[in-house]
Amino acid sequence: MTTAGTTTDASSATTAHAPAGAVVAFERVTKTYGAVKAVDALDLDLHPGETVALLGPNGAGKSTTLDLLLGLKRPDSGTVTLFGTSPREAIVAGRVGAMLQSGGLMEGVTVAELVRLACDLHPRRYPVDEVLLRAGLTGIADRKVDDLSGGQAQRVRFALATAGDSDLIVLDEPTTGMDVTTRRAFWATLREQAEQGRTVLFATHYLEEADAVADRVLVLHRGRLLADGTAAEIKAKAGVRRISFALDGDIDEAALRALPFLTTLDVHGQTVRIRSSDADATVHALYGLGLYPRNLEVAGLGLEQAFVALTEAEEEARQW
Ligand SMILES: Nc1ncnc2c1ncn2[C@@H]1O[C@H](COP(=O)(O)OP(=O)(O)OP(=O)(O)O)[C@@H](O)[C@H]1O
Repeated sequence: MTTAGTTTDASSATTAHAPAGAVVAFERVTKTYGAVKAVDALDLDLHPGETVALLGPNGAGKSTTLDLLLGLKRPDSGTVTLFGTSPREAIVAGRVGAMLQSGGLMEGVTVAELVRLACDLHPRRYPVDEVLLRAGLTGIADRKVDDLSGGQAQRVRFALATAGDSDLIVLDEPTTGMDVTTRRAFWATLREQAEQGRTVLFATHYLEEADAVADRVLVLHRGRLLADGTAAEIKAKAGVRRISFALDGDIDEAALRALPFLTTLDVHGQTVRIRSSDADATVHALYGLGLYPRNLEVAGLGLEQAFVALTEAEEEARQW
């Protein structure tokens, strides 16, 4: 890992950001706003080199978690440390680059001027041209920040977050407002950053991005971690599988509805779609009914469906 403040121009250094020890550590962190527990006794470690997606429905506490991580908010109780120090110390040392959802951009300056300012302020700055190029801003470097589209403004925020050689990059819903092409280019760039050993944490509502980019997914719900694992593990944790098949002749829906472990049933013409919490047992019972399903397919849920299943199950459990 680079040591804070040892390099003033990181452009020529191929930095190995691959050390031991937690990059981020939350210990029993709680943050309340009046009666709302935005973050509830959260324990969380992020490790060097991980690309981590933070998912959760609206109001789950994602932005508050990122604000606490960056020292923009103070916990009511518990501790947040970055690289074993306070968030403030880590940021002053240039170890953290952040792209926030709400951050307004300075008005009246050009893209290049704003990026230059961010580079100048970073203890381990990159050359301005390199930062502009990486963020896809070279062609609009002379444009006033006030005149940018939403997607272009997001790219400027990304440039500000990557103006220096930080070990941790934190992004709050980074691709909001970006079109598909820009979004693809953005993730390709971010992947390069991660491949150099940086730790990346991003909050998103785009579950396909989490699925494609993150090697670890955190599902936050009411300020608590509902799931923490790879996208595949999260899908498996939802525990539900999709079964689809076709049946010839009249379909006895009542008999299908009585199949064990069935959670939903959908019959369209001769096609039957079932969700089951134990697909093996459900399919076994299907044959037990003397039926001969054709084109039988059993599949796991997508991340999006797993996310919905997990958060809905949690809501139902709370209502009991
Ligand atoms: N400054 C504040 N004052 C009062 N309540 C707040 C404040 N900031 C956040 N909250 C509440 O805390 C909870 C968590 O909010 P937060 O913005 O962290 O969620 P989020 O997961 O980022 O949501 P979204 O996906 O909508 O951006 C919500 O119930 C929100 O209304």
